[in-house]
Amino acid sequence: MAGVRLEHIFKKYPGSDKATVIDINLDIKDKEFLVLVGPSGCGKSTTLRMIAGLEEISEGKMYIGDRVVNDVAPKDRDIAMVFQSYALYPHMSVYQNMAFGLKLRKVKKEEIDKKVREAARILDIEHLLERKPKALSGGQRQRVALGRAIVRDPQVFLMDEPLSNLDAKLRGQMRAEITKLVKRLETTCIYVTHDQTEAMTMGDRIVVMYDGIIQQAASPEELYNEPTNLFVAGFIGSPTMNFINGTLSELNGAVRFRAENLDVEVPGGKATILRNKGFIGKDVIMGVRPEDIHEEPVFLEASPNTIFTSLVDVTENLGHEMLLYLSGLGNNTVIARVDGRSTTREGSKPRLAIDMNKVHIFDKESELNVLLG
Ligand SMILES: Nc1ncnc2c1ncn2[C@@H]1O[C@H](COP(=O)(O)OP(=O)(O)OP(=O)(O)O)[C@@H](O)[C@H]1O
Repeated sequence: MAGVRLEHIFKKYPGSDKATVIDINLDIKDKEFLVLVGPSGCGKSTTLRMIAGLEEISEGKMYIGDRVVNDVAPKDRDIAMVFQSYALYPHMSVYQNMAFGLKLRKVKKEEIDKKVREAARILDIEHLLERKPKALSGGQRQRVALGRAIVRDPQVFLMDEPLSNLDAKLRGQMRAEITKLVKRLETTCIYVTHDQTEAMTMGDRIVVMYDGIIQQAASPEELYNEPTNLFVAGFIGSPTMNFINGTLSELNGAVRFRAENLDVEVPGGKATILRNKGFIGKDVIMGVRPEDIHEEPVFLEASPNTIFTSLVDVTENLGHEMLLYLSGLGNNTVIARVDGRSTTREGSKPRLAIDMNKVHIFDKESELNVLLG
C-alpha cells in the first residue's frame, strides 16, 4: 500500500497557450479515499492521468510511495484504473476480462483463478463469469471493471467518473458499494467526478479544482461549513449557497449587513473579525445556505435583528421540505429551505430570519471568505 504525492505539478498540453494544471501540491495518504471534483475542463482527469502515467508531466515531481514515478511506465506504477467507459474487451468473457491483466504478468493459472473467483465473490458476479460484456447490464459491467482492478491488488486505485453511465438509482447504490469495497481492501483511492454529491458522500477528503488550480482540499464537513472562496461555496451544496450583494456598516456599536430589502445584524465574533480586517464600509457578498433561512416563530422571536420580509415567487414542495424562491433581495433570487408542512404559498410575503451565526462574508474583489483564517 502507498500514498501518492504531487509536488509542484504543472501540465501544459503541446500547442496550448496556457497550463491545464497549475502548481498542484497534494499529499494523498496511504489508504485515503480522495475525490477530485470540479466542473468540466478544470483539469481533474488530466491530474488523474498524470498519476496513472498516461499523460506526461510538464513540471514537478510525482511520487507513489517513496518512489518518483515521473518516468515510470503506467504498467510499472502498481496502480489499477477504472474508466467511465469500463473499457472491457467485448470478445472475452467476464472471467477472461478479469484474468487478462494477470495473464500478461505471467501469474500462475491457479493463482489467477483464485483471485478472479475471490473478486467475483466480493462483487457478487460469480454467476456472470462465463458471459460476454454485451450480455450484461451497465451496473454489472461496472462491477466487472472494478473486479479487473481488484484482482491486480494494486497500491492505488484510480477511478475516472466510473459511475457516469449508470442511472441515478444505481449510481447511488454503487457509490456506497465502492467506498465500502475500497475501505475493506485498505487501498488508497483517487476518484474523479464532476458531481459534488458523489464527492461529498464518498471522499474522506475532497479536492475542489477550478481552472487548473486547487481551490480547497478538505473534509466534506469543512468544505460545507468553511468554504475558502466564492467558487467552493457555490459548488458544494444543493441547492447551492445564496449570494447576496450588499455593504457592511456600523451603527450603535453593531455591525450590519445591508442589501436591497435587507438590513441584518452580524453577530459579535464575526463582527470583530470584519472590523479587525477593515471591512466596515465595504461592498461584500454575503453567503447564506438555504437551510439557514427560517420561518418558525420561535426562531424569529429569538433573532429579532435578522428578520426580513420577502415576496415568494415560487414554492417547490419536495414532501419533507419546501423550497421558497424569494425575490427582491440584493440582485439574485434567494432560496430558503423550510419544513415541508409550511403553509407559505406563492405570492405571499412571509417574515423570515437568517441564522447569522452560519453566514459567510466574501470579499467582492478577491472572492475570499473573509471570516476564515
Ligand atoms: N490531449 C489534450 N490536448 C490539448 N488539450 C487538452 C488535452 N486533453 C485535455 N485538454 C484540455 O485540458 C483541459 C482540462 O481537461 P480535463 O479533461 O483534465 O478536464 P476535466 O476537469 O477532467 O473535465 P471533464 O469533466 O470534462 O472531463 C480542457 O480545457 C481540455 O480541453
